[in-house]
Amino acid sequence: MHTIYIEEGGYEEKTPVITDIRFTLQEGEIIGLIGGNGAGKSTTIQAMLGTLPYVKGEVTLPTFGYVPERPILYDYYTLAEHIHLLVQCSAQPETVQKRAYELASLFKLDTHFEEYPTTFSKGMQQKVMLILAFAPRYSFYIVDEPFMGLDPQAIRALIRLLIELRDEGATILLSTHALDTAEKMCNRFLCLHNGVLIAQGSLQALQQHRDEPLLDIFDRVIDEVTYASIS
Ligand SMILES: Nc1ncnc2c1ncn2[C@@H]1O[C@H](COP(=O)(O)OP(=O)(O)OP(=O)(O)O)[C@@H](O)[C@H]1O
Repeated sequence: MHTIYIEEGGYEEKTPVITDIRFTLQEGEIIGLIGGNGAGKSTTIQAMLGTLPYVKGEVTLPTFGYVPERPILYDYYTLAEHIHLLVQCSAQPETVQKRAYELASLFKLDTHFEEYPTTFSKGMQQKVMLILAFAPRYSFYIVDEPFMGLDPQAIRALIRLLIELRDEGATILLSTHALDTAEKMCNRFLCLHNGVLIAQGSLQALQQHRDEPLLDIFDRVIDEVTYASIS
């Protein structure tokens, strides 16, 4: 289990955008990080990655796989060369290479190895990031908006992949606006609003016997904190 505590964090010390973010990460679970635009999801992830300019708190994590919100690709490397670079940096090159090629086949990129990912469509570029993040086996993954731009078959393949990794014991932090999908696959949720964690727990715990979908829960907890702050 890992405990994350971000007392405050942001892009400059005098104006923190996230405060008092505290949660645990358990083995074998998918945790949904949800919140509206500007709620602080990416900022929280950056604090965990160690790339946020200002962080006060405690964030210690094991080595992890990371799918960024926007693809990060090399201009002059083909897909095969991107995979080769990953394999070269790996402690288990043969296993990683085999799995990368299996994932390329799963995401239907196996006829594009000699092409340059910077010329790929948005969804294809996202698939490259998924291949590179999931080819090595980690105990922990941070996955930021992974469904964006993917076609329905790829979304289904990714959901199955994440569930399979979770069932093998991995911990996955999944930031997403796809609440219908998150509702079906996440064990717990972290609900962010205005840089604050306004609720967290399993779907059942957050529903409070109301049998609401996740979107309604989210609207309700925002109303509750808004009402509490003005009354
Ligand atoms: N590079 C930056 N410099 C200054 N402020 C930033 C920067 N990036 C984000 N912010 C601010 O931090 C706050 C939280 O933004 P963040 O990107 O974490 O939200 P988000 O929940 O990931 O939103 P979205 O769903 O739109 O991706 C917002 O007020 C945003 O304007």
